[in-house]
Amino acid sequence: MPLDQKSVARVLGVEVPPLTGPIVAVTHDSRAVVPGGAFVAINGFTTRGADFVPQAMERGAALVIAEEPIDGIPTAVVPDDRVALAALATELAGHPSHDLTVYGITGTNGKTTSSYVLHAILTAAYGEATTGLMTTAEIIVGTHHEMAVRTTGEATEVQANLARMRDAGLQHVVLETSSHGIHLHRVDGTRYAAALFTNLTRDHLDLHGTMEAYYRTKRKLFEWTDGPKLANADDEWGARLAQEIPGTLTFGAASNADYRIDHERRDGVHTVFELVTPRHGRLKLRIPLLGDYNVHNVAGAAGIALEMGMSPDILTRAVSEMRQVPGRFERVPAAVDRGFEVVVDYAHTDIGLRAVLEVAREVAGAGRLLCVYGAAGARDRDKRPKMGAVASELADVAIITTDDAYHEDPQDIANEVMAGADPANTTIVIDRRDAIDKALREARSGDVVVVAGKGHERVQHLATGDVPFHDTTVVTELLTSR
Ligand SMILES: CC(=O)N[C@H]1[C@@H](OP(=O)(O)OP(=O)(O)OC[C@H]2O[C@@H](n3ccc(=O)[nH]c3=O)[C@H](O)[C@@H]2O)O[C@H](CO)[C@@H](O)[C@@H]1O[C@H](C)C(=O)N[C@@H](C)C(=O)N[C@H](CCC(=O)O)C(=O)O
Ligand SMILES: Nc1ncnc2c1ncn2[C@@H]1O[C@H](COP(=O)(O)OP(=O)(O)OP(=O)(O)O)[C@@H](O)[C@H]1O
Repeated sequence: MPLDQKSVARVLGVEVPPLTGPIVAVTHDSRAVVPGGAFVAINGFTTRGADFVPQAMERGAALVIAEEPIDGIPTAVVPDDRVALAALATELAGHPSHDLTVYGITGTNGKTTSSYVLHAILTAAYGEATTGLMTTAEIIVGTHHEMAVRTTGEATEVQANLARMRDAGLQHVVLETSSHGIHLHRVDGTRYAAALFTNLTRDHLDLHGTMEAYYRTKRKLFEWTDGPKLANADDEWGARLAQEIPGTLTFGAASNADYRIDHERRDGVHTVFELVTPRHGRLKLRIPLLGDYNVHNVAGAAGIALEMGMSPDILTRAVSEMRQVPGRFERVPAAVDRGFEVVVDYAHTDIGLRAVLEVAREVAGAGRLLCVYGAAGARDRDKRPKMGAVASELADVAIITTDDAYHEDPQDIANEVMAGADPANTTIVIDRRDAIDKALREARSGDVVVVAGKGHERVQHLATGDVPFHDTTVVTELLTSR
């Protein structure tokens, strides 16, 4: 809904210069300005939005919003540019979250998987047409699926997607909520009906500085949520969250967990476990996912679903029938005929890598475990040698390759990973396709090859530019071209 000067001033809480007409849209990107729209000039990590004001004006910006006055341009001066962006985006979209039931999922690892599990339960309970999902892998609006660009988009994208979902008649939306999303005000203005915390391990310290600050950022989701809140009792930060935020329940294997995981065992390519619940007794769940971490992901999502009133029978059926999560322990069908397994997985931290390799080790049984992996550039560097150590410890053959290097030299990143690895079982092959090819050539019947790091992603970000790359496709091409 377009906003006049008075409304914009009310939303921003500051004085707004006279406008020639109502504000019809808002963006932080000068390239996306529309005539009659507002441009928020954000002081970024790499550039200053103020530098792009001329471009925004050329494209017809009716109002500039910034933290400092801009020479010669009537500007609404705000205390925080990203807060202003979110406030205006939410108002223009008509506060869509108020017409939806939004389920927020946060944590270092397991957000996407837990989001898919909860989405599967919601779909079984309320129908595909009324449920939506926003994750790292995909945005799902009812029956329509599209690739996602980031976990939690800018506030303008979050609000536009929520509005799109509301207008399409959706009622239930799972919103994967990253710490970047919270810290950079991308989810300000979103009302959450329920919240889930999976775990907290070292990551993104380049943004947050300390684990304490990282934790406090995630905690905000729980501070905002009035409805059911569930945290992982087996994670020290999850246990702390449950103590600090009144009304928070817990899930996990811990004896005091409200939703307790019991009698977990692997059954072929399924996992079977019991969820001891506060009001529905013991639920026997059989899930097409492997690994203790996935039992946690399912237990958390199931706990939230039950707290929100969904039926245990529908839940039990939904999790047993759920489809494969893109790029999470995704088995490549082309490998099966060759007698070995190739698993594509999004693990890109030492914790994630350990989790996936432990499961793969179990699946390999007497076979060998081969792992192709790398660390991303422009991100928390401390995890690089840790990833090297984990891969050497758990895999028989480890090949370090390029992940998204961004502006960094892939060889430098690989050397930092190698610093923690054991050279006896580790080699470096910089080209990702060549590295995967090497692993596939070495694989013998009964082996498991894990290609870790990029999961569902379809592009590799390199200093020389973005190149199309999808691990599952590359593995399939290499195997079928033999
Ligand atoms: C660290 C981080 O989050 N950076 C985000 C931040 O970038 P920045 O502050 O450096 O922006 P900038 O490039 O300096 O530009 C400043 C401003 O100028 C504007 N600009 C720029 C160029 C131009 O021609 N015109 C123009 O107006 C930009 O739109 C921006 O508003 O603001 C940008 C604009 O909003 C975001 O695109 C960018 O996300 C980048 C792409 C990113 O990679 N973010 C990742 C780390 C991220 O957010 N990840 C989390 C998930 C992490 C996880 O859980 O694993 C996520 O939620 O996806
Ligand atoms: N609960 C968990 N605990 C530890 N590791 C996990 C857990 N769930 C998944 N993983 C590992 O982390 C990888 C990423 O999983 P998933 O995409 O579900 O997490 P995420 O939090 O969404 O990550 P991202 O925000 O980077 O997308 C998986 O491929 C798996 O290796």
